[in-house]
Amino acid sequence: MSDSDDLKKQAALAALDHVEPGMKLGIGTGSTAAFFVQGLGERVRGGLDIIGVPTSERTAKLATAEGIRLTTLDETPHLDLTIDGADELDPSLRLIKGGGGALLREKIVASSSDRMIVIADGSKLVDQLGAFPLPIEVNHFGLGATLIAIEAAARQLDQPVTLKRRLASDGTAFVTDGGHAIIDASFGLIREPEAMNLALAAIPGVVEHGLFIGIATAAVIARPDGVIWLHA
Ligand SMILES: O=C(CO)[C@H](O)[C@H](O)COP(=O)(O)O
Repeated sequence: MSDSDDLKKQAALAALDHVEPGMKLGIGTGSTAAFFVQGLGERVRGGLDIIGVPTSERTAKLATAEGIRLTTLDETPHLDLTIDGADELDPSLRLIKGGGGALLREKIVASSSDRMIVIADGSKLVDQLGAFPLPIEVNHFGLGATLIAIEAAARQLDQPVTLKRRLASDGTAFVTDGGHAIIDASFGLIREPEAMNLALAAIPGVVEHGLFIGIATAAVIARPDGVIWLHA
């Protein structure tokens, strides 16, 4: 296992200690979340009784293979805790998510939970968000107009921006679980994440974007010198 995978696993297992019998859990997406799913599966097979809502089809498959009982937000609209990774987080627990393209379901699930614990290796903790391009999930209809509106929003906030349509590994256009496209927006460091959050959310063709503000309640970050916790 690579050093970075080892840190991801350490963060995932530290968060696992906060899972209690009877909990309704949101289950994240990505390589760090996959370590959490593996650990959770082991505990479930050892008798832990929980139920989970997966944040992607990929996670649903993984969790099912681990023997984790799954439900939907339609059946279980209120969750106790969501555990998920992030592409970047700052010390105020503002996040960039969506590197794996699951940001819409991830935001819906985390927002339906009392608490969200972010699990990450130390490379994800930054002073200021934005080195990682912000994933923006957009409707296919009117895509050209939506791109122009995103550029206009960036100009208003005095942020430069380069937009790239995300491609899948086979070179075809990436399509999310919800059937939408992803635009990766490089703004450089985001000076005002709250203002960016509102500006992007106000664009009709934007289905959701990967800035998570006021959602995470804690983060467990594994670094070579040990595991640290941040709290909102
Ligand atoms: O937001 C996500 C998926 O949409 C992931 O949580 C994020 O991309 C981090 O992934 P990884 O743990 O593989 O670094």
